[in-house]
Amino acid sequence: MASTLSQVFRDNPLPLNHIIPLDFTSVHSLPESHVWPAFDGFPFGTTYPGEKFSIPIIDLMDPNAAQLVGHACEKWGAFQLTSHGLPSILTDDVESQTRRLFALPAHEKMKALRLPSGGTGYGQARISPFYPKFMWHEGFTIMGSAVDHARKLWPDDYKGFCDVMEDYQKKMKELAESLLHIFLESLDISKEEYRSTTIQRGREACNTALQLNSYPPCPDPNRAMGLAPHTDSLLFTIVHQSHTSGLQILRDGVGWITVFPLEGALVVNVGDLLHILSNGRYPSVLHRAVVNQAEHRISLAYFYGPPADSLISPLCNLVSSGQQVVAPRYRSVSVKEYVDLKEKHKEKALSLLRL
Ligand SMILES: C=C1C[C@]23C[C@@]1(O)CC[C@H]2[C@@]12CCC[C@@](C)(C(=O)O1)[C@H]2[C@@H]3C(=O)O
Ligand SMILES: O=C(O)CCC(=O)C(=O)O
Ligand SMILES: [Fe+2]
Repeated sequence: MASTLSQVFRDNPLPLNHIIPLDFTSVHSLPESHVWPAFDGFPFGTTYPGEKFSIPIIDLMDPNAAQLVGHACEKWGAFQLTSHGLPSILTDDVESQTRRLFALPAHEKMKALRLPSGGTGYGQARISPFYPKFMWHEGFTIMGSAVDHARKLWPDDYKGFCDVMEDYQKKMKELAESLLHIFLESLDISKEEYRSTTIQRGREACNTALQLNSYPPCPDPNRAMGLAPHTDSLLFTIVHQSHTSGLQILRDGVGWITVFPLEGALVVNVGDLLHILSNGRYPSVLHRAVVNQAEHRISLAYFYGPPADSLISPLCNLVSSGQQVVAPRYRSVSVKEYVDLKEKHKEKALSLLRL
C-alpha cells in the first residue's frame, strides 16, 4: 500500500527542516506555515517592464561579448544570454523530465530525499533553515549522477531522466567554460593568471550542481514566497526559466525587477566567488523567485565554480591598477570554506571576508 505523507514524516529519520512539509497538490488555501509577512517590496513590489529596467541581452557570438559582459556584470550582476548553442530540444526534454519528477505524488518524491549534508536529491532549498516560514518551492539537486535517486523514483524507467540530465550537465559545463573565458577576458585576466590565482591543490574536477526548481500554482501568491532573496555562492549560475515569469533581481535604488523569460535565452547571474575574484567589481546579484496562481513554474539552475579545494582571492591586476595600488577588498578563501560560511551565515558570509 502506498504510504501517506504523514507516514513519511513519522518514519523519516531526517531533520524536518530538510523535508517539504506539504503536498502542494492537496492544499486549496495557503497554510499559515507558508504565509510570509508583508514587508517593503514583497511580494511583487514594483516590477518594471521596458528596456531601462531590463537586464542586458548579450549574444555570445558578438565580437564585443567580453566588453558587454563586463558592463552587464558591473551594472546589473546578471544578463540574458542568446546564441549560446544549447539545443532547445534538450532544454525541452530536461523541462519535461523535470515536470515528470515533480508531478509524482509527495510520498514518492520523499523516497529520493537529499541528505542533510547535501549532494543529489529532493528537498527544500538549502537556504530554508534561515526562515521561519516555508517557501512555495520544491527542488531536486543533482551533483554528479542522479542514477541512485532516479532508481528509487522509477525502478524500471529511470534511464530517460538520467540520460537527459547527464547530457544537459555536459553541455552546460562546456557553455560555463566558454563563459568563464569571457568573464576572465572582461576582467583582463589571462587563463594562466586565473589558474595561478585560484591555487588548485588537487586534481579534482570543477564544482558544479544542477538544481531543478519547481513552483507549483499557489492559491495565494501575494502572501507566499517562491525562493527567498539570496545570492548564489559559486562563480556564476546559468538559469533556464520556463515561459512563466517569476525570477526577480534587486536593483539598488529601484526595487525588484522581473527578469522576463526570453524564448531561447539563458539568464546568467554573478555569484559570490566571482564577486570576490573581481575584487567586488562584479557584485553578486540578490535575486528571488515569486509564484503565481495559474501556472506551474519550472527553472533549471546550473551552478559553476572551481574545485572545492581551490583558493579564491581578488585577482592581482584588479588589485593593482597601473601605479596606483588598489587594496584587496576580500581575504583569500577556499571554495569549501566559503560554501560552509554561506551555509552558516547566508548573505553575511561575504562581509565576513572583507578586509
Ligand atoms: C552548488 C550549490 C549552490 C547551492 C548550494 C549547492 O550546494 C546546491 C544547491 C544550490 C542552491 C539552489 C537554490 C538556491 C540556493 C541558494 C540554495 O539554497 O541551494 C543555491 C545554493 C547556493 O548558490 O548557495
Ligand atoms: O527560479 C528561478 O528563476 C531562480 C532560481 C534560483 O535563483 C536558484 O536556483 O538559485
Ligand atoms: Fe539563485
